[in-house]
Amino acid sequence: MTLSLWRYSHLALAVVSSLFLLVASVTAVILAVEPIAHQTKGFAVENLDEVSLAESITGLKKNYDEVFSLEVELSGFVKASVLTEDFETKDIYINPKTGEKLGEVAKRPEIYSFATNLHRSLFLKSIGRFFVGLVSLLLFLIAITGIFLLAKRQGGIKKIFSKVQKEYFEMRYHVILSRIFFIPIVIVALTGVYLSAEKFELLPNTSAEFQENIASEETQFFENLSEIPFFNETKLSEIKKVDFPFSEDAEDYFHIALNDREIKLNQQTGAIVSRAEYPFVAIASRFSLILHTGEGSVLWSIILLIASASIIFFMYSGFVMTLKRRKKVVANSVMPNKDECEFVILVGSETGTTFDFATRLYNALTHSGKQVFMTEPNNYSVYAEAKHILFLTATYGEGEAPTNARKFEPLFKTINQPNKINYSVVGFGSLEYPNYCEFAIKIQSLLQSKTGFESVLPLYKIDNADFTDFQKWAKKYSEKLAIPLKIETPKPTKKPKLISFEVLKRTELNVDDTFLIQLKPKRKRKFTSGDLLSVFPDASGIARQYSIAKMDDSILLSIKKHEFGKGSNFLFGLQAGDSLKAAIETNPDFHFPKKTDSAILIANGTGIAPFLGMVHERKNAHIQLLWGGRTQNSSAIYDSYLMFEDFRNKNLHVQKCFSREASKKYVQDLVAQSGNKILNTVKNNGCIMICGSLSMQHGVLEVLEEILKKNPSLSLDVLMQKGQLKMDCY
Ligand SMILES: Cc1cc2nc3c(=O)[nH]c(=O)nc-3n(C[C@H](O)[C@H](O)[C@H](O)COP(=O)(O)O)c2cc1C
Repeated sequence: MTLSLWRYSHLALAVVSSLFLLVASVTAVILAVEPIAHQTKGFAVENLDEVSLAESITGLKKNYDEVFSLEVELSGFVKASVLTEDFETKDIYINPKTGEKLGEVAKRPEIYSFATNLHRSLFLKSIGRFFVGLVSLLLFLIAITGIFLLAKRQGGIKKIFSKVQKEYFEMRYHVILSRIFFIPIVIVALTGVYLSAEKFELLPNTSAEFQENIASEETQFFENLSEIPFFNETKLSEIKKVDFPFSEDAEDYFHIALNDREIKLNQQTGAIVSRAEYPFVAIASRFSLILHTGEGSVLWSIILLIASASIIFFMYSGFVMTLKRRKKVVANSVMPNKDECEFVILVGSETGTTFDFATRLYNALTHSGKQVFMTEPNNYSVYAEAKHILFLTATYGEGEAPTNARKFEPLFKTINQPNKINYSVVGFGSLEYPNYCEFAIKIQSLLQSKTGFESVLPLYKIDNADFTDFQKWAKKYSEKLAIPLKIETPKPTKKPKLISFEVLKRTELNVDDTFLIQLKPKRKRKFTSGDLLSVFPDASGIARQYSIAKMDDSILLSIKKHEFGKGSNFLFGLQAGDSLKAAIETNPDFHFPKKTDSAILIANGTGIAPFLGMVHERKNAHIQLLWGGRTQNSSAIYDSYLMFEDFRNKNLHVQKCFSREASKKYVQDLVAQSGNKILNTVKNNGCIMICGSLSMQHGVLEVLEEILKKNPSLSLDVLMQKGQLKMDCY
């Protein structure tokens, strides 16, 4: 089944059941609190398997004139219904060894009774019960379609627990929580269906049938109940409930419900006069009730509570995700006439991210005075005035088209454009998938093969919706077409927490206009190398981020000063002793793995910064640091740090190369030379980390791909899934 079919089934089921599901989930959250609150009363008795029924009966008889029943709750509380000295019938919790009262059974709080009625039948009696049963079934189907959707999304059932891509909050947590709560939700849904089926008598009879007169002929009379062998041999852990005889008449029996059977017992002879084994359905019903309500287990009640709350979150996040997807499609409907536009942007997108980029491009072209039409590839048609086509597309499944681009290929083959078309394809994908940007590659060759279509730029691939990379492409495109394009920067989603830093030192510029700056947080802060420092150089609120090297309790940044770079000029303007406010953002995807003590660190230019911190923090690790710069002098500002670490750690090996001097090498050449070392590191669960420019990253990945081919079980995506390949490039 295709991704979209799973998605539509999942969505349709959720919409149909949403209102009932919301009521059921909210009431389930309330009801899950009940067993937890109950347990906190503290009347649970430990070691019920060491207390005999005889002890409890004796204790009760000693303390009360009359005893009507004794019940052992799943919570471990022992409850008795007794007649007190004041001739009052009371339900009390007792100490089963002595029969003494521990506390009174309180009336069930109104909120739980209300929630139970609403949860079970929506106050609609049988019709309500039917709907609740149906909603439980729908919940089960939603969970199943959801898990298939998740498997598709993650690239296969085996990858369900692999890393979740960087997505917006609702989508990310919809994925993360669905993995955690799938099993509890399936249990709740199935037990809900079972309990409803039971109420509608769709299951075989659950009541126990007694076999009468099974007592033997030999009879012995007992003066004292405590002498009856059954009472002595049976422990409270085996008991559910004991109903005491109303009179001393021999025909009035003890009615005892045990965990697996019920018996009637003669109070004078102690003989079991009849017995009934519970049918399997009755045991299954009890088990379903326990699983569905959490009764008797605080831990399971807490899991049920969180799982029920997570259903409410799934409804909210699913709604937001659908809305986001719809918004992108709606945006298409306010386009100018397609036959009046010189530029056509085709957007292949499943979850909407590519639409965000396309809309920025659309706005930039429109601001430059161009007539632009943006649409989905499935709507491809003849464009009377079009001279430029920009195809921005994501890739899904195993290199497949997103749903809104599936029909493009046949359409494209049959439709001819009246004008010569200059095109550019931008692929949005993720290196975590084996077929990186595969659909964009297909589109590039499809367009290439058509007469009248001319490529203005080579295919450009963007990993993980990297905005900076997109801006680079836009710059190239703008230069090629000589159109000024100002791509709007995305607004930061949440305001980061600013903290004060003191500048400890700042170097002068080196030959590459690069400098180092060392900052110390004025208050103690937790951070590590690879985290990011967000600096806000002006009032726009737009952050400039720099990768952090942790040097004991201070931060070292390596920054290239750009002529008009706001962040770099702001930081270069600071002197030792100055203060600034900035925010530390944790970046766990680029931390040196805690459990690894070997790594290959690959960087060019200022990308070395986090690695300086990592070698400092992990002074005993086996590290090969490969660094590429322009000239020998480029590395001078880092040398004192590297020499110091080299001196401290005999397992650190630093290799440098220079692209403008001597043998003119790039860091990818060093990577190629280190093939065996890389394979060994990976084999020994070591890690490869890359930091620096995107073009260096692309080059290094190509070389790495070649190296990994020597071991058929390895590939870039396998390493990424295992957290053995980490990248932070810009
Ligand atoms: C289920 C799923 C499958 C994916 N498959 C691939 C793939 O095969 N190759 C690839 O490069 N990217 C793949 N990706 C990554 C997306 O193409 C990438 O995140 C893209 O930016 C999403 O764009 P969109 O939000 O516009 O759909 C996949 C993502 C998901 C969720």
